[in-house]
Amino acid sequence: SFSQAGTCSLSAAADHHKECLGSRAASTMAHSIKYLGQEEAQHIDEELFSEYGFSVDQLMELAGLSCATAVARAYPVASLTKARPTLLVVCGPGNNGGDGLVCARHLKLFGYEPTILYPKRPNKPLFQGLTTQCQKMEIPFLTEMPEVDVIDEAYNLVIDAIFGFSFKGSVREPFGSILDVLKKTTVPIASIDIPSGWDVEQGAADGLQPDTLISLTAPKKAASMFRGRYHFLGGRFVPPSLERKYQLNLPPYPNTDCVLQL
Ligand SMILES: NC(=O)C1=CN([C@@H]2O[C@H](COP(=O)(O)OP(=O)(O)OC[C@H]3O[C@@H](n4cnc5c(N)ncnc54)[C@H](OP(=O)(O)O)[C@@H]3O)[C@@H](O)[C@H]2O)[C@@H](O)CC1
Ligand SMILES: [K+]
Repeated sequence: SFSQAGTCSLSAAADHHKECLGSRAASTMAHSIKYLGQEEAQHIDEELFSEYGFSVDQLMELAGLSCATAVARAYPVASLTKARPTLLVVCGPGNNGGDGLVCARHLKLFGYEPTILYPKRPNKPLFQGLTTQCQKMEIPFLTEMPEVDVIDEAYNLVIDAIFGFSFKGSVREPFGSILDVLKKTTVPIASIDIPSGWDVEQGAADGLQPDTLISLTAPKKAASMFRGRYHFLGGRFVPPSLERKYQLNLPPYPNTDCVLQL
């Protein structure tokens, strides 16, 4: 395990990356996991709440914890190059944004220093509660999106929690300008569920190119266009009968892990 203060050498980072690749190759060979269409993803979402009795809060908490765990695995605190383990979490107006708030809270507990940008907030108790939790964790909230060079200088990483599988059409403000800045940053981007701005099934050739994608529940069709270094599966809460019904063919999660690398 890395000491907080220690910085891992390049060779250790290379070993870390090789180790990640190794486990990815192993799990991909074993399974042909299903990539979901947008409607299919929405039906599974609805069924989890209507048939299986889950609440949004529960699944959001498990999803956000998966994302924080995946980020900590791909970008260990000791491997970060800036003076402080800073990262920026950009949250959108829906549940993907909620995942981002949960993820930020867990990353703070894991020793990172998250900052949140949350420009459009639903007027609902769940999101008000998640915001209060982050404030009480002394996680700062920005009032506007920083410029590209500020992001490059101040943060090790950006977490894209803007849009998930309900994204549709052309991006409406303020998220168009926000995505334009993200496309120009040089720091790695980790996208939750879908790279924001991508068509959920077709992807987006001119879109965001994240370094990491954390697919929740099961990958969506857009994920087959993902070309970054790390693709994780998170959201370890699918009941076997639901997995069978939609033939998700999910690879087994190792031990008690809440994420697995695809
Ligand atoms: N199902 C599961 O198992 C779990 C699902 N979870 C998470 O939920 C996510 C899906 O959440 P979701 O349905 O709230 O939609 P999401 O993708 O966050 O965005 C919708 C918002 O964006 C907006 N918007 C849309 N298009 C836009 C545009 N072109 N330009 C601008 N705005 C646009 C739209 O706003 P409106 O159209 O109402 O103005 C709406 O408010 C999923 O990806 C996963 O991360 C986990 O929490 C737990 C497990
Ligand atoms: K996203």
